[in-house]
Amino acid sequence: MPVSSDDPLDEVLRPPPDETPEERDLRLEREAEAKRVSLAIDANIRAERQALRKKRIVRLLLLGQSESGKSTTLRQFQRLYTPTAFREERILWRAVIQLNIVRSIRTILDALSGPLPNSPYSSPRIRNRSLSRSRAPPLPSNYSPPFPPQSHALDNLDQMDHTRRNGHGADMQFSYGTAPHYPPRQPPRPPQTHYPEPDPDDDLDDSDTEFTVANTSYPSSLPNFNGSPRSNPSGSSTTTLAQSPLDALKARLLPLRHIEALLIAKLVPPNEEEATHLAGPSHSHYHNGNGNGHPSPTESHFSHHTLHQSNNNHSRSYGHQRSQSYRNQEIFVRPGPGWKGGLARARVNFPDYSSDTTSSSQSSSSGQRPMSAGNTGLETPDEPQDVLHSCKRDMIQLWNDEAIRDVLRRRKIRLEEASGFFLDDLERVTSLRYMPTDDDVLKARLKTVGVSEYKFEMEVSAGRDSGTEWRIVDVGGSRSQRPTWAPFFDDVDAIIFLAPISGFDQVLAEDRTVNRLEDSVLLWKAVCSSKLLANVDLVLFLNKCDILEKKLNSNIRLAKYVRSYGDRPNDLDSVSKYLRGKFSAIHREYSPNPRKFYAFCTSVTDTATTAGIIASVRDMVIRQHLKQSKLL
Ligand SMILES: Nc1nc2c(ncn2[C@@H]2O[C@H](COP(=O)(O)OP(=O)(O)OP(=O)(O)O)[C@@H](O)[C@H]2O)c(=O)[nH]1
Ligand SMILES: [Mg+2]
Repeated sequence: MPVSSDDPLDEVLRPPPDETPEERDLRLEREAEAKRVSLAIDANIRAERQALRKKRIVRLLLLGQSESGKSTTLRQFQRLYTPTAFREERILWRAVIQLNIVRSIRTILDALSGPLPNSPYSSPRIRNRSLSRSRAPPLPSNYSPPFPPQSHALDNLDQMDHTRRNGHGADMQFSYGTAPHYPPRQPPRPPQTHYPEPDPDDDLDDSDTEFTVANTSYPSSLPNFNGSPRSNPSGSSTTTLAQSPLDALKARLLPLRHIEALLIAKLVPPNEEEATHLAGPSHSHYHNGNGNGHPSPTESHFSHHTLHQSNNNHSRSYGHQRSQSYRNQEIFVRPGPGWKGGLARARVNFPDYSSDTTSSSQSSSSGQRPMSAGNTGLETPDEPQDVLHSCKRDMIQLWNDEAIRDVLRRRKIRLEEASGFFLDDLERVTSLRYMPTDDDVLKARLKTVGVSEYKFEMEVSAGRDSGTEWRIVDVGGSRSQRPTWAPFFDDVDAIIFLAPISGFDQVLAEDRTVNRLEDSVLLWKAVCSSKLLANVDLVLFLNKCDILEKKLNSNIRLAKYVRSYGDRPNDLDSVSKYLRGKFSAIHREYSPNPRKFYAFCTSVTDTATTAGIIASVRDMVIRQHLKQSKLL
């Protein structure tokens, strides 16, 4: 008698009433098999759940001002713990390095087109004559007006009352108005990273005029350029200028403008156009449509996907148009694999440059011939590299010319210390078969905008670390980016805070009234006192110690910028100890709860020293993570 049930499934599953004994045996056999499969699936699910429970997820957050070295530190982690992926991606960095080179050359050329601050030729009379068709002289890349006694480093971090404490605890006193390396006080200017403001007259056609102006502005500063005197028999400042070696060189370097446009089109997809019009400090970097100008955590987290889907098929004329808007901006991408994805999809086989005799020993640090090149597929196989290769001699000549170096010195432009500096490696990096080395990738500069989380498992077995998933959050460090940090403070095991202490004599690119070191100090105070981060361990990298050492050795004195340093010795050891003490004191004074704190003096571009430091950080983070998990 059938058992009645409310479950309609019973009806379906009930054996047929006229089932024969054979059919019954078959059915029972099938049911037994189904049960066996089901049990196996259950066992698998249980095993997977257990494995997931065992898997550690460690979250590390990289914080610090722009150009402090956050993305470089992330690249060091990738180089050390996912070396295969890191190596495979090296070729993709070539476009970034090409752009870094082109922009360094442009910085030099721009520096030549205007009167020097202390030049006898910059008197009003001569300036009027020689600059009649020129723009205002560009500011050097490290132009720093005197610092006002306030800072804006604390914007929007955890809504804390930072100013209440400002000036206490660390008791570092910064000097204002006495910066000996910079031009006299000027009103704050719009953000300007490395290049002068765009000039509406600026196009390829007037470039010769610019150089004519440069020549007349520096009749004595470039006397031996290219081995030829720059004066002319008639004494006229303009008649023979079109023939001058500098003009000729500039003309030969014009193709660099074209490849700058190509590279921008390659690196920054069209859908970033709106987001990268950074004309003013209040202009949003985002186009998120939520009306507040900032990305929601989800949007910023996944922002790289937009880039990933970018279409690199830009026409050249479009590239040129776009380059005008980027001309005076630092080029950036959102973090994540997006821009790399765009380049990687367009990889082509490397052409056989058998005629290139310069590159065989330099093509790669691993000595291997590169397999592919980042390429949009529109130009001939890597047109930018072809152009750089053909301009190599001229770029080397420009960079090595003593008179031009003198102009850069007088303008206080220290390209060697700037981000993305490759001019000392032109012979190697302009080779047709150039493959970026690990060091090159670490030295390349590409500004980060947005926040992204990089997940990886250590490829290199690191003992007890195997099975750990690392999640490293890299953020954009410029002031407009800082409001996007807070949503990523949750669930963090440790923070690496980077303070580039070499910046004691520099100002922020985004606000030239703020000293870089002071900004780092105030940001550090904000991070230390954040209630959201009260239980997160802090690792401090006092970074760019290599640049700091060079500065101190060239007699740039910390005490001129940090009055409280007094008459202590102006050497790396004393300066780094002093600053480390100050940062530690801030940590002690401002942390809401006691916690672990580690400080390192670092040069994160240096692979040898950084490897050990990162291994210590890894061990420390894992230890803490284990301790926390046991407590929970
Ligand atoms: N010489 C030297 N250069 C460094 C050091 N650390 C970083 N750099 C360089 O400084 C530049 C800026 O570093 P990034 O890692 O891009 O800086 P960031 O903090 O990510 O900057 P944003 O993305 O703007 O927030 C890069 O060209 C790096 O190669 C260092 O210790 N020494
Ligand atoms: Mg970055």
